Amino acid sequence: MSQLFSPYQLKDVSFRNRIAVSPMCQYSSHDGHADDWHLVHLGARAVGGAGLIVAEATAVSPEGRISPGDAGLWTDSQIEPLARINRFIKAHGAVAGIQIAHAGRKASADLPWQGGGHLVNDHGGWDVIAPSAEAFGDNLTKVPQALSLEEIHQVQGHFVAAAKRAIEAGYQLLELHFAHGYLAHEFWSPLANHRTDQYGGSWENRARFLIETFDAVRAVWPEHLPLIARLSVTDWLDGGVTVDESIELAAVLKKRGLDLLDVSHGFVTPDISHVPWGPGFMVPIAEKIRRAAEIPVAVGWMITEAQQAEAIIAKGQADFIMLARASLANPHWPYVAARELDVERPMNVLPIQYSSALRR
Ligand SMILES: NC(=O)C1=CN(Cc2ccccc2)CCC1
Repeated sequence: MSQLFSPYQLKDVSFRNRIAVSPMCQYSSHDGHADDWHLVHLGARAVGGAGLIVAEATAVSPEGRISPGDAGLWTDSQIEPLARINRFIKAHGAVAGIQIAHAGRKASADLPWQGGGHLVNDHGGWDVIAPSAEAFGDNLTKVPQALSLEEIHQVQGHFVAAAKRAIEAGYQLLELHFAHGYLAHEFWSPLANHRTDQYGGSWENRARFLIETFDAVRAVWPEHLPLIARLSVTDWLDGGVTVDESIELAAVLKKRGLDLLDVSHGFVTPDISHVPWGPGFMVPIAEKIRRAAEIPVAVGWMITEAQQAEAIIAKGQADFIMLARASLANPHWPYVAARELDVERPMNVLPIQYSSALRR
């Protein structure tokens, strides 16, 4: 009996399997508004049989976007285009999730297929903000303005407002983006956070923005719906975030109502030379956090094969698989995996329009 295709429940939300489509930036929104691209992109993956579809990093303010093409939930007009997509996702048996984010010093960047470098202000760019006035580096050279205490609280308010709009849009799961060198990770990592006030230095101070933001969102996000976070649990570099301090943070957030930790890594500096790239390289770390913090985890990164994913769930290394590039390559990855894992009537992973034909 496949564990990958076993159902799962978080709070009042039931998932038909352990396959999640990872939030993946499409850089295709219009002033933060979704359009047909997002309906087809996300809808196709719900049709393909995933249990959870997490919509891309969605900015809590215009200046919190990575690029001008990023999705947004900073204004009410952005709600209905997403609600329409969510009605489709739910109608096809998947859970609709969304990741809300602020890009920090990595904001104001060009589209990746245009090079991804910082945009100067009179060419579509804007001033960027961060915990400390230090640039990311590489092609993101803009020096951010260090946030004042008042501005920190304003940004936290934007996360709360976006969470409320996500409820209106019909999302059943909300993910806070605490990873990949964006604003929250910039507070969390000693490699980016050189503040000398209560938001910098010690573990408690570096975790403060994340815990305060989590608490503020938890207070408005419905108790019966899962609230999760994607965290860069290691920076791979001396002086950076360590797995052990991430286990501590996971335990603290669990006590405060975190329902699952989406385990990720890196990207707070341009140096990725120490990343141990390879199939499922994050799985042992996710397992360690799952057991030490006693919290459900999702894990991604170079997970592409059905048997590989099945083993991760069956061995209790993680509770969800986050598919990213594998899902871009094939929206029907769950159907192909069901066949490879000898799931009974695998075509039933797909909607009746397809399964009735495939059954012949
Ligand atoms: N919004 C995010 O969290 C993003 C994460 N990325 C990580 C990544 C780095 C390298 C290769 C693939 C993905 C790419 C850009 C957008």
